[in-house]
Amino acid sequence: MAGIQARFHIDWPGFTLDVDLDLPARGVTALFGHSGSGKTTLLRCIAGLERAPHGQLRVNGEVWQDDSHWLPTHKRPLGYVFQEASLFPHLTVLGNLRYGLKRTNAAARVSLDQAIALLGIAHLLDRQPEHLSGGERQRVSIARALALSPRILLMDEPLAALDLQRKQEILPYLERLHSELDIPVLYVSHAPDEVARLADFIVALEGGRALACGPLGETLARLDLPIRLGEDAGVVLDAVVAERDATWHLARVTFPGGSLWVRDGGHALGSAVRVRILARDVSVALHPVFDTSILNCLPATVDQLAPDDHPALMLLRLKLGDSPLIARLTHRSAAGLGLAPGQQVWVQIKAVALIG
Ligand SMILES: Nc1ncnc2c1ncn2[C@@H]1O[C@H](COP(=O)(O)OP(=O)(O)OP(=O)(O)O)[C@@H](O)[C@H]1O
Repeated sequence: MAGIQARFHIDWPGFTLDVDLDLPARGVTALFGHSGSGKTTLLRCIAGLERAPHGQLRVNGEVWQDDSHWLPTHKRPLGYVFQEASLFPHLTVLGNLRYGLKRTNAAARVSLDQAIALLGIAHLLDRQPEHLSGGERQRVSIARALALSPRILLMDEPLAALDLQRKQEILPYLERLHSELDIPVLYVSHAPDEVARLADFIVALEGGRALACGPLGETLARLDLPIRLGEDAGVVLDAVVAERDATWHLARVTFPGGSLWVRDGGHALGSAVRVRILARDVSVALHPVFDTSILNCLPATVDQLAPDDHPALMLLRLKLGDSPLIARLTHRSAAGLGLAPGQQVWVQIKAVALIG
């Protein structure tokens, strides 16, 4: 069976991990949740650094753990990238990349050269780690993990130790991981913007349990998650750049069910991009409103209503054609408009972030 099947139960005083997950065979799966929700513990179970009694782990059909098997960490073909890059200071970048290569098999899936190209570090090979920026060091760490031809790449908040500028520098390289690697990447993060940008699949953890597990777009559009995401509640849509308006520095992106004007990010026509629309930036009207400063006004259908975490507020899921959208409204507004499932409305979208 392809993909990762992971079932773990650990009881510690004050914390229980209890998960039964079926994760995709490729692409980036974000393990997302607040501090203490169990993200690192789950990653450590997969790496074999934590032993959950009666746990089960299969990676692309291979048993790494069940009642009769236990593959020790050093025998698990995995790459592990930590918050802080831990390079050997006495070796050059190339020396660091080559370290440990002898234990990989000949059928290397990601060769050293590919890893160097993917992370854009060819010009750094002769440098010592102390002469690299934090972002460069982390790119070398990721390349080193990939050079070992892992069957799975585990990344534990690889950007957490970097400042904003370094994060921006490394994100484009991480984006490539979900399009260019054919192994699964498990990516621990508690930053919703990082998850929106990098993940294909998401596991939302809370108190050691998986609150939600599914493809990014549809999982973020569930109404039981936003209540926990607070200000970060919103959807991510996969779109294509259809038109560029040089006069106003705008681009029109299309997605199943409509199109939106966004700030031109310099993408070529036809490029695949992601757009993120936060629930707080969506408002609803019964009629189209075009004499406003808001550029994007689209027809939509009310799908579902749900309470929010403040008694004044509610969440509304809408459909823009086949694509979901979430709006955060007051109960008073919703009652005033008489909103109900199936109703045709117009949505105004105050801000759209182009994230890919
Ligand atoms: N060896 C251990 N023994 C007992 N409790 C532990 C052990 N390791 C971690 N914990 C507890 O398990 C819980 C989950 O920790 P974990 O590090 O997995 O969370 P996390 O979601 O990765 O958090 P963060 O985002 O802060 O890294 C925490 O309450 C932690 O204190």
